[in-house]
Amino acid sequence: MKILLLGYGKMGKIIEEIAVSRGHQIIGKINIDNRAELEQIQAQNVDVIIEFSQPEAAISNIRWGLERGIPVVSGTTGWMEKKPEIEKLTADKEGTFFYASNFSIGVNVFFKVNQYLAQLMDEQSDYKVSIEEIHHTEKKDAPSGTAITLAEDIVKNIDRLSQWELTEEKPMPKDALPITSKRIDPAPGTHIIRYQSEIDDIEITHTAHSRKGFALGAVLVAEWIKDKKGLLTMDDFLSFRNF
Ligand SMILES: NC(=O)C1=CN([C@@H]2O[C@H](COP(=O)(O)OP(=O)(O)OC[C@H]3O[C@@H](n4cnc5c(N)ncnc54)[C@H](O)[C@@H]3O)[C@@H](O)[C@H]2O)C=CC1
Ligand SMILES: O=C(O)C1=N[C@H](C(=O)O)C[C@H](O)C1
Repeated sequence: MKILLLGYGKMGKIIEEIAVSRGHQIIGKINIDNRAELEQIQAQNVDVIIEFSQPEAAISNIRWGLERGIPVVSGTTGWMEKKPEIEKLTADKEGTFFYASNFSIGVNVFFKVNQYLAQLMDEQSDYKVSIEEIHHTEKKDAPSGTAITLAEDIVKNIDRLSQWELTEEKPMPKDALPITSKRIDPAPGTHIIRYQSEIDDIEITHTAHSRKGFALGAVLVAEWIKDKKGLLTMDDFLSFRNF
């Protein structure tokens, strides 16, 4: 497969390594300082774009691919308020767009455990729920995209909560799920869900030991998505049963 990398930072480099080891060809590595090279890329020479850049760049990168009929796999976080624009463009162009806040298989299993635990805890109002995420200090967005996915699933399943809020020493509304973001090197990504009561605590944690799981997930999705159309997610890719 011929892959164009939009964003060639920490993730782009590991994706390249894994893609090449699986027999794929990288036909371009685009960063903020060599974006002009995109002009030389012929759309017919690209099977799929893998996009891991930064929040301000994601929209124009994804647009570039969809407007040329190239399937786009994106993992960039921190731009979700603009996602409807990309969903519309995908529909208008009858294109292919795959987004995941986290491509690791382990985290996607963790998402399911989180949903199930939240359903069980809906009626247990003595427990206070909170999320903590820990990432390296170069991370640009907070909370992490993964923490937002976890929080949205908790809020959806627990009636006493109706929103999530970053804990920044401000008073927390009663119906808000607090998220604490910590930036500590070299943490590739840790997410902790806590239910705490006077009697006991329940805690579930996912700890990434490296970026390999995120990068491998993105390459596997790129292989899978090649002949598919529309808006696709990790649930489509993993075919999880509904709990
Ligand atoms: N969904 C997932 O599983 C994962 C998502 N991420 C997300 O992926 C993104 C990238 O993460 P890292 O590689 O760690 O960041 P990084 O900072 O190491 O790399 C980002 C790269 O994007 C490039 N870039 C900036 N503007 C650009 C533009 N207009 N066009 C093309 N490239 C541009 C920069 O030059 C930089 O090299 C972040 O949003 C991060 O949160 C990271 C890991 C896993
Ligand atoms: O920026 C990162 O590094 C990561 N970003 C993603 C996120 O925001 O959830 C996924 C992973 O946790 C690593």
